[in-house]
Amino acid sequence: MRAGGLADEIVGTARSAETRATALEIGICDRVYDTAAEAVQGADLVVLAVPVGAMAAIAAEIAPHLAAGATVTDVGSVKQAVIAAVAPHIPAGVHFIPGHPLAGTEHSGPRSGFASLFQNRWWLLTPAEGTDPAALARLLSLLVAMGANVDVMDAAHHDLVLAVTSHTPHLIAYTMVGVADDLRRVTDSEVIRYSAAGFRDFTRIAASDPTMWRDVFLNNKEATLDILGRFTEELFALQRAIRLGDGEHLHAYFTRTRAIRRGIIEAGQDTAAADFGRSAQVQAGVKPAGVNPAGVNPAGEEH
Ligand SMILES: NC(=O)c1ccc[n+]([C@@H]2O[C@H](COP(=O)([O-])OP(=O)(O)OC[C@H]3O[C@@H](n4cnc5c(N)ncnc54)[C@H](O)[C@@H]3O)[C@@H](O)[C@H]2O)c1
Ligand SMILES: O=C(O)C(=O)C[C@]1(C(=O)O)C=C[C@@H](O)C=C1
Repeated sequence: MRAGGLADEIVGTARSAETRATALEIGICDRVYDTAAEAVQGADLVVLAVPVGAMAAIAAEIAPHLAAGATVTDVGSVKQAVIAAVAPHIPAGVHFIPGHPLAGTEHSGPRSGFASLFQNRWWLLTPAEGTDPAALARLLSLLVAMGANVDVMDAAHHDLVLAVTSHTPHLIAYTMVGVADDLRRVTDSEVIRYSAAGFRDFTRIAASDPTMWRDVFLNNKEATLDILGRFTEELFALQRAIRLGDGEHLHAYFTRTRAIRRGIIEAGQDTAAADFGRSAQVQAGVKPAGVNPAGVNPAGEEH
């Protein structure tokens, strides 16, 4: 938003004085406040960017201080639980439009943001029926101006799609790295020394924020358990094929999955969410000038 000149003023808050000072120092906020209650006063748009499990408390804190006509959105990775936590606190005359950018890294904190983070990435919105169309259009055009492709969908559908494309894969990465760590004790660090690219990718994902991901799994329980159940069934089928020497089964399975990967690349997608049907889609048409002036990642971190 800063790089595209999309907001007159950006005001922030965070729990620690260090985070607030960093936000000012690197110029992502014009002003910072010690509390969320102070930060939201007079704001046209309020973006809740805390772990899913912290959304309810923040919503309760800011509710009495929201300006009439303001829009509240969030970036939580789960939507039904966030709606249940936040919506009851939103006063009449304030628009609540839940959202989820499908963009991020394993890094946390203000230095991990970078201006091109949302460019050509999906940003899903899950507004309730009856949401003010003008408020929805306003938020949507802001996200498009930030370079995102916006899609509007039902919250339950979102949670199922993300259980497939993001939540269960993270759980599998966490597990695989845990297994390798157990093994490392036996093999005296060979697993780390000889880790190939596939395992390194798992370790990047498994380095993601523990609080964020604890909250994702606790708040998207049903969909994650559903997909995890299907995953273990398929895993057992592959395990059986290996035990029986059923090369045909393995080859057919890997051929099918290779076609899925190629399909994603041909469609130019970074995420597979779009394959699950959508009720509305707006391709990013506006590319704000001057985006990402400092390079892809000002923190110079791997992402
Ligand atoms: N990192 C990603 O890849 C990614 C992508 C899309 C959406 N999200 C979602 O965005 C949200 C924020 O994640 P992030 O990656 O920006 O994390 P972050 O760690 O960079 O920022 C989270 C902020 O919330 C604060 N916070 C944590 N617990 C709190 C509490 N109990 N009360 C008040 N503040 C609290 C932290 O101090 C921090 O300032 C999460 O809901 C996450 O699910 C993350
Ligand atoms: O690349 C990564 O580090 C991510 O995992 C980002 C990722 C994802 O699964 O795609 C993680 C969680 C979000 O809610 C959205 C994006």
